[in-house]
Amino acid sequence: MDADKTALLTVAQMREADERAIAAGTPGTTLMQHAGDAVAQAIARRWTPRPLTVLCGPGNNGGDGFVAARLLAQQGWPVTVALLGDREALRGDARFHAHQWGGPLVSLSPDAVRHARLIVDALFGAGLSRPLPDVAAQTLAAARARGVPVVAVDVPSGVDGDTGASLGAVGADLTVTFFRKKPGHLLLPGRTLCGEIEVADIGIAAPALAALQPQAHENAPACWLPSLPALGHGTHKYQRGHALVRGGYPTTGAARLAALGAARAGAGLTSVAVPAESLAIYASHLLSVMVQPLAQPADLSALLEDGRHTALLAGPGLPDDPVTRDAVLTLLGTGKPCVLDAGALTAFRYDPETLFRAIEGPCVLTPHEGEFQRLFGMDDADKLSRARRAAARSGAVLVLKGADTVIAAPSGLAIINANAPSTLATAGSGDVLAGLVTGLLAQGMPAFQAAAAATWLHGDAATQFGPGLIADDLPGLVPGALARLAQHGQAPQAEIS
Ligand SMILES: NC(=O)C1=CN([C@@H]2O[C@H](COP(=O)(O)OP(=O)(O)OC[C@H]3O[C@@H](n4cnc5c(N)ncnc54)[C@H](OP(=O)(O)O)[C@@H]3O)[C@@H](O)[C@H]2O)[C@@H](O)CC1
Ligand SMILES: [K+]
Repeated sequence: MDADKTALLTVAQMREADERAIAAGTPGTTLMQHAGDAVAQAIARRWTPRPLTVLCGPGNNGGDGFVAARLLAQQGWPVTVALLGDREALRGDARFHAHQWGGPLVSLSPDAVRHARLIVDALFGAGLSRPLPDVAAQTLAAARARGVPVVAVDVPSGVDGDTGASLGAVGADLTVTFFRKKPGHLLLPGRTLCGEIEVADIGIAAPALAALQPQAHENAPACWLPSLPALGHGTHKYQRGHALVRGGYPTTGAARLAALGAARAGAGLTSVAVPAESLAIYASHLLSVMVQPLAQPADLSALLEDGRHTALLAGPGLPDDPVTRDAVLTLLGTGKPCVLDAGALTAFRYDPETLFRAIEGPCVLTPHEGEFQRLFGMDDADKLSRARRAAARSGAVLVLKGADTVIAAPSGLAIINANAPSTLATAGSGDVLAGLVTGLLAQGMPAFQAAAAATWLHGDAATQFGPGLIADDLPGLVPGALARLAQHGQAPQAEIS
């Protein structure tokens, strides 16, 4: 997969792609024909002919529905179209294809799905501008309640393609979208509502993508594989970097998990700097990871003067107190790549500007939703916008964690991750993630790519393990995830930028 395939288009960019394709000579009716054909083919590949109701809306989404209805009817499917509004009110390409439909046509109502064994939702796609009309919501609810497969055209009607927010959508089993996914296919609740997602080529030329300059991508190795550190034959451990984790006391497990994550991500050396009284605890459970006792917190500065650390992490297991604040400012003061998580973020909840001012070198912040709110405040914007704004405000790469983790750079470039299984919702899994980012930074990987790669490896490792996962398992699963990267083949020439 090349990085172009990972591009996510906003609804406006998709409209522009459509317009460019039309201007370049492909008529809109042809694009619509291809879209409806893709839906019909996706259905015929999965299900045998059965009574089918296609719910069509008043715009081009409905037009796609009319095409799918016609093509499946030609293949012998018993098809009924249920239309919201009047056929004579349709315009443009949708009007053209609606008039090609010669089969049964009824008004949209819950009755229309009563005998259906499969339902196509072509009510609204990218053009939904306000909550669903009542009759549409009621019919979709009746469709879902039938317990038969529902196939959504472009998006389940009611899902916002840019944000994944739902204006009253019901879930689909399959969503067929066109050219490229939109952020709303990956952000929650949109991702869950879409079910399986198939992306169909409808004849928009791929070079059109470059002109659109997509600013969001779906996380995949193609996004960062070229910058993933590779082991050369003569590699010396110091050439693989030295990760340093500031560990706390009495909570010690989090920093140890993070340190193991950094080591498994490939850091040549990993150290934890810990309060002297906790030395025995750390040392009793770490072998290859070195433990550096700090007689007093201020000794961290002297340790850092050693100069050979190449990436620094603070947060896992640290309290949100002044000592943590000082430690964070000390780490940031080195200008070396830093990762800040958990207590290192919350410690600045009453004074975030001090933190943001101190960020000068490469820096990755890895808040979960609660930590994010404490640092950046309440904001009802969608997750992608919030992560971007926070990255721009702080000057750091943001990893806004969750089942739909968003990685955003201060430039606005963003990656949405979709490979995280729900088993990652377990104590300590975020600590391992912070460690993975640190381990990749330690080897010289740029911050944005390191954050995305770590998030992907974390999700892949957990997926391979399956049920029963605990965070302690994760570091040991990283080598398998790294090995699977080899299956992604030759690295492409250019990653996203
Ligand atoms: N772009 C592409 O490359 C291609 C796009 N294709 C397809 O086109 C779809 C986008 O089509 P679209 O722009 O016509 O929007 P769509 O979702 O059908 O709805 C718009 C209509 O609904 C109306 N309306 C809106 N909200 C409403 C409400 N709550 N209640 C009632 N009415 C409401 C709105 O009216 P208005 O807001 O103007 O009053 C307008 O009449 C896209 O998802 C894909 O399936 C493919 O054919 C191939 C190539
Ligand atoms: K739809």
